[in-house]
Amino acid sequence: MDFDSTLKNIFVHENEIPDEFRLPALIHQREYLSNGEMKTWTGPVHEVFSPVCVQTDDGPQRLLIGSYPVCTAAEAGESLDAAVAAYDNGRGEWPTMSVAERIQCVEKFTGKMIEQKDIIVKLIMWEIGKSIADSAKEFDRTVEYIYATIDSLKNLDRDSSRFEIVDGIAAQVRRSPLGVVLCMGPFNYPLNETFTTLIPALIMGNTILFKPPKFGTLLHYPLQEAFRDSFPKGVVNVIYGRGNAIVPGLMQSGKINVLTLIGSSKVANELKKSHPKVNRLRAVLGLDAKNAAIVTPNADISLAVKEIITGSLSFNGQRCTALKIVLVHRSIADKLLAQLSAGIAELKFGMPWEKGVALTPLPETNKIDYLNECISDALANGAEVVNENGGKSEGSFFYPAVVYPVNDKMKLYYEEQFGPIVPVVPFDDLEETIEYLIESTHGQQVSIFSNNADEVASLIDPLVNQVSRVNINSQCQRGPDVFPFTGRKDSAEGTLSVPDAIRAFSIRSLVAFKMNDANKQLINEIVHEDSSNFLSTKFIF
Ligand SMILES: O=C[C@H](O)COP(=O)(O)O
Repeated sequence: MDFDSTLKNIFVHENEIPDEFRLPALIHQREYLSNGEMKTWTGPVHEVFSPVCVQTDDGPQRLLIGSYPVCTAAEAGESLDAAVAAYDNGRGEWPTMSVAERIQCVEKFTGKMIEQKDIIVKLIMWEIGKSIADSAKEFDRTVEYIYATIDSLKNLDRDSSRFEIVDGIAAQVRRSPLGVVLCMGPFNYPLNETFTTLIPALIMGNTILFKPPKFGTLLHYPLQEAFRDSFPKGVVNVIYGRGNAIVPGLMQSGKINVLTLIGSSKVANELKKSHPKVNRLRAVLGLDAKNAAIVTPNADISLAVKEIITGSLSFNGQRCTALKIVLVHRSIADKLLAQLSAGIAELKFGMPWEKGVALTPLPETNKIDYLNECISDALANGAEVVNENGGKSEGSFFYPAVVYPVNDKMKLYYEEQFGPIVPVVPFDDLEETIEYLIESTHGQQVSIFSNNADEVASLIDPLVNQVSRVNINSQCQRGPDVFPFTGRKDSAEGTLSVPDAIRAFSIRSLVAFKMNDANKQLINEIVHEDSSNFLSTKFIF
């Protein structure tokens, strides 16, 4: 069968979906968690269609998998008030609870979450088209992240809760919560990236208003009861609806203390500006990125190609850490392009439940139009699609395109395509690559491919001052999750990683006793005899 007919037949008929990967039923979700109660929604709903299309007489059609409430600003406001009341200006049960007790609640929640693994993994696959293997990995990584956060907090707290006497002051450093956190994750890691902010925010004693992403919403439904049953009333509230209809009002209320969003810098800036006391708002943001691969003549080209293919096309390029542009020395461009094209031709494409599948359908309904627009713009400015079949599409599926030579007149030079296009730019002098990074509005990561130590060394220092991670002879990536994950310029605000997220959602505050006679007596009563710790305080394990 030729490629075009393979592409035409990429989608299956509904009765051909293997039973083990089907959802048990359509997920018509009507409840949202607010103030410790599951409230039933009777208003309008949003129908959720999978990026997986099924063959019909009218061609491939996205499969309906469920629906969720389109709550309004009123319900969102009530849920926000529940989070505000649960925080109670820092006097609430949750923000004053000991860290050890909070950890127990999070462990209880995680146990309940693990019981729901099967349905959550399937929903990740059906809602965003991520392969079943990667959906399971996302789930497992999230659970590991939660346990790593707990461990990290125990260590951090043991250190920071020590009772120290300096210059006649006996002091204990605490990590105190910040207030109400509005938490919004992205569609590409709807579980993992949401929880890498929500869990640290929660465990540090903040209260949460959580709005799931536009795609990857239903998978949070099975977790609502776990939230309700694991945390005091109002500590976690989950609201569903259209972000642009409900979120601006939440920000304008001035009741949000921390905005955490993994998404676009445009949306983040607008939301921040709409907060009446923006100087009091903390923002923890993971935003746009345009990570570049720099391939020099001293690179191992086969290794570079392998890394560039997974780096730019894993989950169809829909990762904030994806390589989104390749800068290659002109002398090796042809070789790189040939190997890239050959490597892409080896990638298996198909349905997300298929074993070994690398390329799957795209969830965003307007994405293929945008990708085509990027390609047309590049062609109009003198580039070509150099790989066979690059840019062909069917229904919600888009076959990766390698575009060359890309230049600064093209969208693909600047814009984060967030999809399966690999723009390749030739350069003559390494200095041009540094210039690219300096001029970019993005500053997340870069990958250098070279085996020449002097060359690599000469790039590291200027580049690490432009981006927040320089990868040598490997693709860009977030993990391991203990490493700091952030970005410069428009790419991020605040740092996420297991230990950094704990810091991001708390403030270091001090309890200080001047060592006068009155306090010496007081301290004797507070401090445990056989320890240097304030055992009577709630921060001790
Ligand atoms: O989309 C951004 C993710 O945090 C990327 O994580 P990853 O590099 O592990 O795929």
